[in-house]
Amino acid sequence: MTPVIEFDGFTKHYGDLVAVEDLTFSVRPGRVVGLLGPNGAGKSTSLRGLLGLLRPSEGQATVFGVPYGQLDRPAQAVGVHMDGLGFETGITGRRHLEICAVAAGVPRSRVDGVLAEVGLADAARRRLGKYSTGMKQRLGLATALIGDPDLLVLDEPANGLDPEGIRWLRQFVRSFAENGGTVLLSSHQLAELAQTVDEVIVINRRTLFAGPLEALTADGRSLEDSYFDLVAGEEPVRA
Ligand SMILES: Nc1ncnc2c1ncn2[C@@H]1O[C@H](COP(=O)(O)OP(=O)(O)OP(=O)(O)O)[C@@H](O)[C@H]1O
Repeated sequence: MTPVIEFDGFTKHYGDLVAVEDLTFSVRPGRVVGLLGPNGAGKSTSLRGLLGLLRPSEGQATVFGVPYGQLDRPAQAVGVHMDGLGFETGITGRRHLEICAVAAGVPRSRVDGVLAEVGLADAARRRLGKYSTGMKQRLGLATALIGDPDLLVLDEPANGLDPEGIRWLRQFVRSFAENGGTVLLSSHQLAELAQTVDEVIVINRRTLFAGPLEALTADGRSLEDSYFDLVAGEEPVRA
């Protein structure tokens, strides 16, 4: 079976800085996978490489067996929510999603569905400049969902969410996977992640661990304890 995501020797240099080195792991359908690592470990670089936003120096990253740029209908295969993609603050949430629907090649009627899915139906007519951080996170998720994708790639989706929002996000992600979808998400919130993911990838420029959550939480250990053991003594790598 073709993995939903495959990193194979993925390496990215920025000048003499090795941001990511020989990243190798794959993700099967229906799994929720957490991508963890300290600041500067290369999580965003890896996700950007997966989404064709940067070219690897060596190796490759594929989605559904091909580089992202070769997907026939990318928005209907992969939904993306990353910090820094930005919103136009002068338009309403509904307008933003209508524009995304057109760009994704899906009917505008999908907009009401995703607004309801992320709990923003009541805020649909508000301008994005008035949205709270949590509402922007929900809108980012709605944007990712507009094409009804099979894979969600979410960079720090819980940032800025209140406890109710975090619980909602966890339930949303779990139910997305129970319905056959696959989720790759990065996060620094280890306790929350331990309640959400099936598998964990820990990186610090290179892969420190890739496997089931249970392997890191056996014998009553917390994900946090195992994470700190993995990253302890890790040094920045220079080319
Ligand atoms: N465009 C770039 N040019 C040069 N160096 C970069 C560039 N983007 C990232 N880097 C460097 O690559 C390394 C990995 O950065 P990256 O943003 O991928 O890490 P991260 O794990 O996402 O970090 P954080 O948890 O802080 O978001 C860092 O040393 C960063 O300074």
